[in-house]
Amino acid sequence: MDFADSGGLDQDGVERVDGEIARFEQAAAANRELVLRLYWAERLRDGPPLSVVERSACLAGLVKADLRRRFDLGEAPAVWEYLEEIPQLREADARMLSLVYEEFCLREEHGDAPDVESFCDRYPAWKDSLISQLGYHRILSKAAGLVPPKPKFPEVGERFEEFSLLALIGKGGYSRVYLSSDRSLGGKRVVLKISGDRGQEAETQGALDHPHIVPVNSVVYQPDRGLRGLSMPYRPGLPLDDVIRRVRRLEPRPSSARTLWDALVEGIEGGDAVLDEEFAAALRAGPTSDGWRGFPLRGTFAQGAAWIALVVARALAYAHDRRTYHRDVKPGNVLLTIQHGPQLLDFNLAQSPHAPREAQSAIQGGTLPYMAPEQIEAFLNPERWGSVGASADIYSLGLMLRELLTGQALDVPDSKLPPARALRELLDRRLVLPADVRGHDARTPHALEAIVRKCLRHDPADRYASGKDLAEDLERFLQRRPMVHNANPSRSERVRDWGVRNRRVLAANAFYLLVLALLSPLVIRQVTAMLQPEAKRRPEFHNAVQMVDSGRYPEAIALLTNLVEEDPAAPLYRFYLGFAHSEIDSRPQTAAEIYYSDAMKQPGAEAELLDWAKGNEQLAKHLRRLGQHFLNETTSNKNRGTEAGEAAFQRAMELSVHAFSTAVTLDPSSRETIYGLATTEEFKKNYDVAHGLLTKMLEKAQPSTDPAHANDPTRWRLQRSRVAVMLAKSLAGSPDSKSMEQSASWADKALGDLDVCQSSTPTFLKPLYYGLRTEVVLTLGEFHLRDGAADLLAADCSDAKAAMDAWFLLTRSNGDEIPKDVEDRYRRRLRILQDAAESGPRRVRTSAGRE
Ligand SMILES: Nc1ncnc2c1ncn2[C@@H]1O[C@H](COP(=O)(O)OP(=O)(O)OP(=O)(O)O)[C@@H](O)[C@H]1O
Repeated sequence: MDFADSGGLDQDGVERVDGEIARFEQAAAANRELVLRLYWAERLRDGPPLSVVERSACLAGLVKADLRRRFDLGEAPAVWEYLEEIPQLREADARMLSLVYEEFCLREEHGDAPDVESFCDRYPAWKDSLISQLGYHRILSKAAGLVPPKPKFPEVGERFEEFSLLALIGKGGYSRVYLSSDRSLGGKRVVLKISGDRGQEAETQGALDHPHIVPVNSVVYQPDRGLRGLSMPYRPGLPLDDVIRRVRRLEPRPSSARTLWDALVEGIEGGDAVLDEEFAAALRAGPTSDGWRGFPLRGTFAQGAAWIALVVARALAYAHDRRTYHRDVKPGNVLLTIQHGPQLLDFNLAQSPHAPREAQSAIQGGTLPYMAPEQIEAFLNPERWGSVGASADIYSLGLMLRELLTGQALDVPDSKLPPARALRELLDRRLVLPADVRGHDARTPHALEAIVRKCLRHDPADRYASGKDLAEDLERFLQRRPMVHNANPSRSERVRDWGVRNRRVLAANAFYLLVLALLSPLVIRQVTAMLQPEAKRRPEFHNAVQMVDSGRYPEAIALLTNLVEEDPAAPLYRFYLGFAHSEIDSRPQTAAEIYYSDAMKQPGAEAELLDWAKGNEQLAKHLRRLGQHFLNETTSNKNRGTEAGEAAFQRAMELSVHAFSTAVTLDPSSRETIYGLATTEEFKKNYDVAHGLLTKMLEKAQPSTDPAHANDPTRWRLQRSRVAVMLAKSLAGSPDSKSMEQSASWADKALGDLDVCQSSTPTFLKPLYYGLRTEVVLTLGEFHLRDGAADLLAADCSDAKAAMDAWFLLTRSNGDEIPKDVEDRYRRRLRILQDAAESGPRRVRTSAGRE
């Protein structure tokens, strides 16, 4: 059984349900006429009892198995038919989406690809979620190379309004790109991109006018076929993903920028691109046209790659200035053209203020391997789409540059995983910075790796603010000048760049330099040393680091304070001052906080810190302890009601997340660090991120022989249950049906975790356990009340009552207080449910309009 269906079940439950499904499949294999409705009724009557959660998981699993079986038999059943025949299926509300989605996939697999809109209309209660799920479907299909459903496209040779379709030159998931002749322009050769008439591509791309964005000439429609054609100038070339593959075939470790051009030429000559004499001549002439201006043909491969990224960054800068965000930047959407250089394509998913209102939220998507963390999160929580802006494009461009430099795209999760799980797994992977460019090829300059790193920061606020800033640093990298928004962590590279920039000065003064060098090698060393302003060259700093590492904090502070006075811009001194202060200082607005946040404000701070980490195994530990220190600050903050208190809370929280996540980057296997990060994410109300982190820890958890850690997995599981129920509650506030469904599924998961902990929770954690159980069961009860599930509601009431009594009793017997208003509030919630259960729950309308 898959993850989506296992929500709320413990391992035993999963096994029981799997066993039930296997038995059904056997019975169905022996009897093709088997009717699920009858089988289920018999199973309930004669089989061993199932828990509430198991029962709904089991029924959903059987329906799924039956759907598959009947499709194989040539039937085409629909989920709504099952709903009518087996009303209990409604109890499996949280699993309905997965079932309906299964039906969609089966129809598609059996050659009956339904029209998404009318298919979703058949399931009004789940329509919103379904549309979004089919969004995942499209993305996952793309990522897995599957062929998604397509409209019926015209054939080559046909006419499409005033265009004659001459040849097919590109295929996407939802479109076909044809070389065409435009009769209204005297047969001029153009490109016509035909797709289903959805989204805002025409308006968005049409409003942009940039030399590296393919312009739109005109748009034509065929409403009866639901098709739209976008006419664009023909710019023959090769998509960058193809070029990247060819580069590595030509040279596994490319050294020259020329290889990029050679790969393009090879691809065009070996392909079936239609080239008239003008293009053929341009191909022979090499990268000399305007579109290739600045391409470092004689430069290194890294410079060539940086130049392509620079051109795309400039195109994005232009779009970002107009509040247009591409949202699908990837090598496949950059066309390396013969005459116009790199061209950014495919604004099919872009978000733009130029599109008409109704089209603005039409298509939300992206391509899995290239999506920024916030874009992945938006699929899990649609409210986050608003945060998918310029920084998400920067992230994707960072991944594209990384792929150019390494020849490898990032892996995506197994395409067989259910979409939500695949997205969550991908999100987890994004916590570890994938900026390991020099690990693939140590010839890549440090500066360029630092640029990739900054693009790929997890927090959008830590990335380049816009395409403009990124372009500025890339340009400076190519000119061997110091970057403005980032720093090159390599001293020797900086010295070399300085030398190259000042070659003339050096040449003019070669004689004097030679004399100086002969006189004293020391002088040369001094000159070189003057070019390296950072802490690494100071013996005092190395001493101070040793002091911090060995716990001599006051001595370290004295030494580091002097160093900061001498060089206030050097971030490493401040980081270490932060570490040392955090160990001895516990005042609310601590020196640690001031030093750490000041350190981060220095340009290039992060790159220096990461560079310094290479020889310093202790650094991850210091960062973790500092993260913990900030976390303690937030938990002990007594002034949260006030404005200043709240600001202090937020500040410490941000610093904590930053310190923990940098520590995770340096040491991804430290459970203590991941746990700290999960706690801060929970504080920040990023419950789904916290849930992902805790899941990761639980997956890796080993039984510990150390009694101090024996209860760790139970504590983590309880915490995971808490964040799941918090998420359920936060989503329950939202009126749309998709959020409600997600909410119920999170509450189910929370309950599943509690079920697992039932027997393993040690006495001292029991009050926490029962407190959580009370909350979870009441929350579930509220769903069941809403959905009119009377028997479930009655079970919830008795579970909640037992848990609540145990909670209050155990807490008091431990000598702790439960405030009166808290107790009253819980009792009130329970009473409402009990009253409803006794009088038979009213059938209340859900937000989705279900009865
Ligand atoms: N103006 C053009 N000139 C030459 N070739 C083009 C042009 N536009 C597109 N192409 C070719 O068509 C391919 C697909 O184009 P594009 O990425 O816009 O569509 P798609 O992948 O079908 O998009 P979608 O993701 O919207 O379905 C390109 O990779 C390129 O090879």
